[in-house]
Amino acid sequence: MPTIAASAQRNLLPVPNAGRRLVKVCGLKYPDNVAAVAALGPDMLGFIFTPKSPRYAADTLDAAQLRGLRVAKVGVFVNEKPAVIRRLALHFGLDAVQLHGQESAAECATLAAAGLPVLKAFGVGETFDVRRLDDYAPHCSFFVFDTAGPAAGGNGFAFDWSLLQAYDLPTPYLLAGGLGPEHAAELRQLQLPGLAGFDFNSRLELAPGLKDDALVQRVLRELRN
Ligand SMILES: O=C(O)c1ccccc1NCC(=O)[C@H](O)[C@H](O)COP(=O)(O)O
Repeated sequence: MPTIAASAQRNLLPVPNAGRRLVKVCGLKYPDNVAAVAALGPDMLGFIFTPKSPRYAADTLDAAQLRGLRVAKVGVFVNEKPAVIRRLALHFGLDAVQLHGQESAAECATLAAAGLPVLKAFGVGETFDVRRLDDYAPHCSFFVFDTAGPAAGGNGFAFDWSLLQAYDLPTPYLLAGGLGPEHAAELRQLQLPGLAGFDFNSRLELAPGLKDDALVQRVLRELRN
């Protein structure tokens, strides 16, 4: 069986590019839909591995298909055991993991040192304390700033993005939380310190875990043209 470090040698996780915002489409669970969305050329696809989510994908995804995809594959976990994360990362050929619970900076460091790049997600409510992130920054490839809400993720509504004007760390981040096609024009113009791209999920769906490929295509076209 390959080690995580060996599989990371061909890691597809994109590097931030000041001239082009990255797009992650998160929460896919059906192989046909994965193929259709991957063909549209997003920078990252996200797969949810927390059983409480309606987008839980471990039982429906095709591991051989995922391992063959030329797009960065991000597994999303919530307070999961490191051994389970490593096993699923190898099985599905994940390029990175997104930790979407209360994981510590030490847990991020351990996974990153094992060859699994980490995206650490934080829920943003009415305030944003950037100093809370200081210990995480050296160990994370990206942060994900998502709207704090009743569910761990996929809540479908936005937070006040201007809170991120206070961001002053070197780690790039993806903006998440209720982003949809109606935001594309605004997102295209959005200037925030550290902003590397956008994470789309429930606002591009026909049903939980099933993306509307026409909406994905529209968002990609409007953000990139
Ligand atoms: O999408 C889920 O069901 C989910 C459940 C538990 C943890 C994380 C989850 N999603 C992770 C994401 O990165 C979403 O894209 C992010 O929460 C934004 O979702 P949305 O508000 O629906 O745009």
